[in-house]
Amino acid sequence: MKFPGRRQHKHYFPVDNKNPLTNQINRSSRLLRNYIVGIDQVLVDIEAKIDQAFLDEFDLQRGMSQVISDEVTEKLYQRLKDENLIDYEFAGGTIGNTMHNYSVLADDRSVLLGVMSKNIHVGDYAYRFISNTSSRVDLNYLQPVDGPIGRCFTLIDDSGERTFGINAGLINRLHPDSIDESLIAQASALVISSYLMRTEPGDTMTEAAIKAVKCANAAGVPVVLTLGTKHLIEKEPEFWRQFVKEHVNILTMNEEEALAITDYSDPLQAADKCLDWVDMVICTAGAEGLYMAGYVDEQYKRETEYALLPGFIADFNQYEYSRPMLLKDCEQPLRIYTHIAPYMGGPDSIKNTNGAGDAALAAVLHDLSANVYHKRNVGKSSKHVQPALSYSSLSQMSKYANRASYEVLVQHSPRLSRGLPEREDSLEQAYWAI
Ligand SMILES: Nc1ncnc2c1ncn2[C@@H]1O[C@H](COP(=O)(O)OP(=O)(O)OP(=O)(O)O)[C@@H](O)[C@H]1O
Ligand SMILES: Nc1nc2c(ncn2[C@@H]2O[C@H](CO)[C@@H](O)[C@H]2O)c(=O)[nH]1
Repeated sequence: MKFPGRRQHKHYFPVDNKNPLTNQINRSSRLLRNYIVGIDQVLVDIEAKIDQAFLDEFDLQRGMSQVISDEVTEKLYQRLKDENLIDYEFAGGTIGNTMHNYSVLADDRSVLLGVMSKNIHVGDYAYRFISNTSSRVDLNYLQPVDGPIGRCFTLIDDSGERTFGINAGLINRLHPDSIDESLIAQASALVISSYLMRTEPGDTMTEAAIKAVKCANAAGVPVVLTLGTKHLIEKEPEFWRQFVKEHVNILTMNEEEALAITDYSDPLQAADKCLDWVDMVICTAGAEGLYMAGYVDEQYKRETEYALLPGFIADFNQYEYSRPMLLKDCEQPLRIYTHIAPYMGGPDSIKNTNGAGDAALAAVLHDLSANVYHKRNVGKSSKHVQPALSYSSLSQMSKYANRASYEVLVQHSPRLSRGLPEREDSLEQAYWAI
């Protein structure tokens, strides 16, 4: 496991330190490893540049993810082919991307649950998915199916906004029997998306996801939900509020999804509202950057060294240097918030925003998982007197998340091809402090 966020820290792995008496590395103890699990609809993104007229022609709503029939798929695919509009075909899926990016950032294991075609041929979509996924993502638990995985037409307009058309194939046939309960119970987090509930009669994905969630809840494994697309939430906001309240610890969304679930358009106010239901919130807000919110016990709160920020909650970032905790672990819970503007003011030119939110979540998961890793291996560290959810402060995690998003904005694929640099040439060392 690499160190998360700020990439130099003398305390992270004292287990690797040389013994001062012998000047040798203590090799007697093996490091205990940990992993995270994600469930997804296994999809390949087919990316093309289009305009509004194209979206209108196929009755697609800009910025949304929508399921399309086989008939529309054939017509759409033919049009893209005939006009030579396809730029890339690359592994996708919101949780698939998150697991891949987590594994690249952490240089460590994640497990992806979903379906995979039984018969794979060189060059087909299943082949492409596997070959575009980090070898650190464990695909051994995928359930074989007799047919194709899904295709996600990722249609990018001039502003970089993406619209998704999903041709489902057999992506929703993951069966509850394929959910290994002990795999979930020993994970550092279970990551799911609201897309898993968008199924047709006969599909078993929702049931499988619910089984995994209940298992994680019972084992005290944090459940992380990403809201996916505002459409889904708008249809049944009350269902989602209840679901989140009952089953979810960490909620991640963009400002539109935040509006759909809370009725608040201000991302800070929405994040605050979500704290009524969950332990921690990540709300990305495009060019406005990123907000995070959580809880800390009074005795562990830490004051920021940055200027206090105005907003729906006055001085809302006052305790952003605190490490967030589960609400149940706080004797005197205090709500903490942070905001960060896009890294370096955002890139000069955005290739496309597809997956920027997934990358932010991957960075936060890295920090959470690093905390578990550190606790398992250096349990007596003063770091763990506080039963925190993450290794770093809310403020530090938001910087890291933002940095990871930036990397996705300046490339075409939603998946990182390499980890982040150890040192940022462009930044003062102080940027990463705390
Ligand atoms: N136009 C922009 N300018 C600068 N930074 C941006 C812009 N759009 C996105 N970002 C950065 O990317 C992060 C995530 O963006 P966004 O809110 O678009 O995620 P998202 O809608 O969840 O993405 P996706 O669902 O495709 O993963 C933001 O917090 C910000 O750091
Ligand atoms: N699992 C899943 N991923 C989706 C869906 N629609 C879009 N995405 C993915 O979202 C990613 C960007 O967040 C893209 O790479 C898409 O593959 C969907 O319905 N289900």
